[in-house]
Amino acid sequence: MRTAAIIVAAGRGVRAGGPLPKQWQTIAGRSVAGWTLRAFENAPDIDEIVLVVHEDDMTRARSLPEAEGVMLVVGGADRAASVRAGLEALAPTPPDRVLIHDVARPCVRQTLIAEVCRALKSAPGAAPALAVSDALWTGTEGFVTGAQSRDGLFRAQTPQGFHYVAIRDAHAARKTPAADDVEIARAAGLQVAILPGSDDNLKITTPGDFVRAEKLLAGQMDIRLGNGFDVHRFGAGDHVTLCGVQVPHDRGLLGHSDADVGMHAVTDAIYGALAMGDIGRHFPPSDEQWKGADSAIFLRHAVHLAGEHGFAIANVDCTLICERPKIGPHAPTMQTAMADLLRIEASRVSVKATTSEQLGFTGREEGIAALATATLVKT
Ligand SMILES: Nc1ccn([C@@H]2O[C@H](COP(=O)(O)OP(=O)(O)OP(=O)(O)O)[C@@H](O)[C@H]2O)c(=O)n1
Ligand SMILES: C[C@](O)(CO)[C@H](O)COP(=O)(O)O
Repeated sequence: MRTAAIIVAAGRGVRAGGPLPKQWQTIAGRSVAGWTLRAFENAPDIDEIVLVVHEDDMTRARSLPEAEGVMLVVGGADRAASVRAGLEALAPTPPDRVLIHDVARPCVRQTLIAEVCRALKSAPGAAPALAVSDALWTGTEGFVTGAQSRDGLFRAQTPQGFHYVAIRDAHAARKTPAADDVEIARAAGLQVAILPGSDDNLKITTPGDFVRAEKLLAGQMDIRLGNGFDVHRFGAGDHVTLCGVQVPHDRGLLGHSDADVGMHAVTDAIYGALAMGDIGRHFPPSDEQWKGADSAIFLRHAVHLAGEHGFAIANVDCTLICERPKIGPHAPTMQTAMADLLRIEASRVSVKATTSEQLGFTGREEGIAALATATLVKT
């Protein structure tokens, strides 16, 4: 049983407004199209995905990170024409079943996709819908002119699932416009099962819908927070290296590497957010090759690991704790140096300092301590 998903995204999003068609606008850190694709990519029942886009949007679609491995197809003048383009693109290796979904419904849940697939085992078509719960009126010129029974009325949603050959033939036979694929399937004589839809599976249609969708999707964001703490003891020397910057001082910091206590704390914060140990695990102090090493090697490794696991570094905050040297004059240079290594804008990096009021080992100027936090977001 092979199941394909066709995501129609060739509309212009006129009613939603904004600088770009709604599917390319960002909500909760990801484009609307990205969220929708991700839902289907994570669905175990879906074997392949076709994204139908407007010809003007092809370049944008190609650069979408979530579109990797997705077949891109140019859509048509209306929704039905776009669906047909998607169905035709699947024709050379026809799947058994196909789920057709609006890109503008990015909050679709895995469970709903699974339920549509399951229902197709016993029906040629199945789609989610919500029974109308409000009273229905007719009206003209701002006044109610009558009431209408809500019995047996449903608000249609997507994904709408069908046996592939049946819906392909139904679309090929259709000559008049249709609101959705269920209408086209029914006109061709297919039986379509109604499945319970979800209020959360809203279609972004007007500007206010972005706010609701953003609230729902923010809950699906994978955000990780990590902390790091490090201490290095003072010894002989004429400078200390802190957050990648050499600061003149009447002593140096002792350590197996270059003893950049700030960079170590930030590195550990990233490892911590990934739940992947600490510097000692990745660069054991017992290993001679790291003696006197530039700590940038450690930080670059943590940054690479984050990227490899699909995380972007959202921000980093590092506090250096010492009486001397004074950090303030060097903090902007440290911020830039760290931002370069972290490959993020400087505005996402904070380097600050505090004394410990001459208390404890930092107060007695026996060493420098640093603590850091890092926020990582799954992209
Ligand atoms: N020629 C079209 C028109 C619509 N759609 C898609 O069909 C879905 C439902 O359409 P709608 O919400 O009406 O989107 P738009 O047509 O973009 O919106 P508007 O009518 O406000 O311009 C959307 O995912 C839209 O991208 C499509 O693929 N091809
Ligand atoms: C298919 C659909 O999402 C069902 O509710 C809807 O008909 C498509 O949106 P449109 O606004 O009617 O184009």
